[in-house]
Amino acid sequence: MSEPLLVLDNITKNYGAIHALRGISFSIARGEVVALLGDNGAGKSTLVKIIAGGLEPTSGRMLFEGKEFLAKSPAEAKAAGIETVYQDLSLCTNVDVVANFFMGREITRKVLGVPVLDERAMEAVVARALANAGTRIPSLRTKVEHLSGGQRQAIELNRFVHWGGKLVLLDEPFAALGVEQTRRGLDMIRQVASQGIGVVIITHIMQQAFQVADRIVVIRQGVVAGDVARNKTSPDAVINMITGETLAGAGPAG
Ligand SMILES: Nc1ncnc2c1ncn2[C@@H]1O[C@H](COP(=O)(O)OP(=O)(O)OP(=O)(O)O)[C@@H](O)[C@H]1O
Repeated sequence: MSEPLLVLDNITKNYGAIHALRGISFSIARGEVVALLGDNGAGKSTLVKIIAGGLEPTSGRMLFEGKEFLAKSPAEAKAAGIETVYQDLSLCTNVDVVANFFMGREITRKVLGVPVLDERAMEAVVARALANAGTRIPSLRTKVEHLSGGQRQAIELNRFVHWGGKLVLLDEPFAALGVEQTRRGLDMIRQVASQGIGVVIITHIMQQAFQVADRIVVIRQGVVAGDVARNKTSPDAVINMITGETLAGAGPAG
């Protein structure tokens, strides 16, 4: 088996006297979708923030592509290929799709020795990226504020893939989306994973976890209460892991 993309090794996090994470260990393979489930306050967001450089763990190690790595900031995580797509989206709504796609990485050309934005070249890159992913946006010159939540999410994911992202973290990505947009979002996650990218998705909706994930990891009171292949478990068994009810064969695995 190839080396995991990410290994979490005994990660703990205390907020003062609160032990939010009490020794979390599991790994994520390239191209794998892991659904992170757990009750309110179980520690899911804390863990995702630590992975993405937004929070320092109290103790523990992380290996990314085989090397010890703990990002000190979201920018450092992003530079390494780890990025979070949050519920409140990180796009700039007052500029268009192309500008958002390139934000800080614009293509320029020289006119009389002066660098100017090469809008046509950038538009072509975005058009190709979106077409490859099967994402349809009415116009690449539309300001993001006029796009739906689903379209915005699609742009963010496309952008992440285009710039060489390796591990994407999604915290309740469909909370504000309708049924059809959610279905497209789930398809897109599978498509992203099929390119070898690791995906961690936090969701409270069991059906979504079973639709999209290869593996389900349950966090309960800061520990891993279950780590199972999606096709080797059932929603009932996972609910038992979340709540702490015992069920034959539903203990931690892997
Ligand atoms: N900044 C903070 N300061 C103090 N305690 C915190 C802080 N953030 C989270 N906690 C506590 O840490 C524990 C884990 O919280 P976390 O937000 O990670 O859980 P969660 O599983 O993401 O919950 P939810 O599903 O409700 O978002 C909870 O007891 C929470 O109250």
